[in-house]
Amino acid sequence: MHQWVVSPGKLNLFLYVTGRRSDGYHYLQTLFRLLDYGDNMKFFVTKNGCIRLFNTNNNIISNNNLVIQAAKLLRKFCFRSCQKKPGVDIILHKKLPIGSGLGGGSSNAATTLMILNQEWRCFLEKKVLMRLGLMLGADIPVFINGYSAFSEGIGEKLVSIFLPERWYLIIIPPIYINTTWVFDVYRSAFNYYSPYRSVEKLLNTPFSNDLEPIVKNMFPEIKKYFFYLSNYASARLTGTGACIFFEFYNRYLACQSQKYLPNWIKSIVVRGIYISPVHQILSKIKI
Ligand SMILES: C[C@@](CO)(OP(=O)(O)O)[C@H](O)COP(=O)(O)OP(=O)(O)OC[C@H]1O[C@@H](n2ccc(N)nc2=O)[C@H](O)[C@@H]1O
Ligand SMILES: Nc1ncnc2c1ncn2[C@@H]1O[C@H](COP(=O)(O)OP(=O)(O)O)[C@@H](O)[C@H]1O
Repeated sequence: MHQWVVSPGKLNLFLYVTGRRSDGYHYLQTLFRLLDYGDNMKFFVTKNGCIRLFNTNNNIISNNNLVIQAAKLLRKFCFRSCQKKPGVDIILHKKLPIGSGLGGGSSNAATTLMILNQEWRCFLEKKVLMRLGLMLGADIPVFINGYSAFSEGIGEKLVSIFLPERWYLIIIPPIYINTTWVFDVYRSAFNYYSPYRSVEKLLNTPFSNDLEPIVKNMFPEIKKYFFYLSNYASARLTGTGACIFFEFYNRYLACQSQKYLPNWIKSIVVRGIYISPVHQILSKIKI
């Protein structure tokens, strides 16, 4: 796969925490919207048996990078008993801010599993890849499933949902938020779970994010952003943050609103999509 693949970001259009599993993970009901904006990745299969990551624009290369973990997991699963193991050189050009709630790391891991499943001729079914992905992170299955979706469980129960075309103005505060911290505080300081509701009910209720008040409390800087943005329109946090987004009917309206933002606020305008660009590429390739 010598062409660039877009590893898309996501937004959580709503997110409700409905309980907690015995292993500490929380049950969520969330609406994932995939985005036409993401990181760029390239994959070069090699015969030297090495799994290597080259990062073009920041320093997140390390052995615990989700990209390396995903490649190693797939290889272990498919080539455990083979003497000669395939290798790969992966180039990653990050555009999605890290620890932002846009799901970049999870998306990169999902893209790696999907592309290498094909390039290494593993031919695992999607549901098997999703199970492997879930071993690395709760947000990975939605990217492997490849559609904007309503999700339950910890992220593994997915129902694809076709949503009308919308554009998003995403504000990027310069803050890194660790998902584990947010859930730790949620558990210890906020003894409340949302009631479990049907997807129909949730889609017809004003959307919100249960983690937003926690994140505002933990990060006064985020609270300041919300306070400032309240002059514009109603904004929501995606996932555990730090990004904040507004929804618009078209690109023009999103860009007009972006123009009113002061220079110190970093932002992007992106389109919500139904099918992941990775799936679109894979469906065009004949093996
Ligand atoms: C909550 C979401 C919403 O999309 O937040 P973002 O990270 O995207 O902001 C995600 O499900 C995050 O998914 P992901 O980032 O893959 O999380 P993981 O690596 O699996 O988990 C990191 C940590 O978050 C907590 N965690 C995560 C997901 C979940 N449903 N319950 C949890 O309690 C656990 O403490 C876990 O150890
Ligand atoms: N390829 C990757 N891209 C981004 N983050 C990664 C990657 N691999 C591992 N990580 C780690 O995953 C964590 C979550 O990053 P990210 O997916 O960007 O956040 P979020 O889920 O909030 O959008 C960070 O601690 C980061 O260091």
